[in-house]
Amino acid sequence: MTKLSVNINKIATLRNSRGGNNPDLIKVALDCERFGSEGITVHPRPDERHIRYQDVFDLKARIATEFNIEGNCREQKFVDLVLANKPAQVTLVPDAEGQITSNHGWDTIKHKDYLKEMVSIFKSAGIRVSIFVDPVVEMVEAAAESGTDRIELYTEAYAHNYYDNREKAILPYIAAAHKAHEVGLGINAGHDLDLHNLKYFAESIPGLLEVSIGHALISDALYLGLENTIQLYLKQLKH
Ligand SMILES: CC(=O)[C@@H](O)[C@H](O)COP(=O)(O)O
Ligand SMILES: NCC(=O)COP(=O)(O)O
Repeated sequence: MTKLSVNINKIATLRNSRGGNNPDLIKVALDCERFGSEGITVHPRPDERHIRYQDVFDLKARIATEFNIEGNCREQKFVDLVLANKPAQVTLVPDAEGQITSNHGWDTIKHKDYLKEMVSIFKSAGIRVSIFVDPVVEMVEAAAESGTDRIELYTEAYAHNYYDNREKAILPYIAAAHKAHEVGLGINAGHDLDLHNLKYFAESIPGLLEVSIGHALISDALYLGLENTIQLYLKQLKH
């Protein structure tokens, strides 16, 4: 069964827009868990425009489900933050400076030695590691050589092409998933997954362990309510 990890970056964006503590990020995380979320994801960025470094400590102290911290391990501050908090999982994302959001996976061939070193640092601290990759068989194959436990398939292209031709859009993800199984990697996925495209993705990718979803889920919650929305997303993952 695929686990749903709710990404709460957007809750922090809303909170920060007024400088106070409304909405309360910790309360929302605990409510997400109460409403059925099987994990909480955050993606602290160096400018702390949404998740602040202190939020990570506060969340770690309170949440009970799997904590997934995503981010750029080239930032020493990020590495220190993850090691100090020891989440269930760290997801390594190759963010460039000033990016609005994540827009590409790692080149695991070019950065193989570097990733090997980073994976070893996090795994030695008892943290499961996932590497964010595009759905490219060669990238999955090289990711395995870094010693990572999992990959997170970057699903923006799938989401973008879903309405045009979903059978075609899913093909690179199926190939990447088969390669991941062959080389012994667990599979996560995320970015732009939503209530429309999630079910077909989850049904098509064998052994999908986790999806992390933020932007669409929080947007849906404005209309449908957080509890109802989380239940609807969970329903898409049951097949
Ligand atoms: C790695 C990934 O796809 C998500 O973590 C995404 O980058 C969310 O980050 P933002 O909320 O800053 O867009
Ligand atoms: N890893 C993907 C994630 O956490 C959320 O991405 P999005 O749903 O905000 O696009």
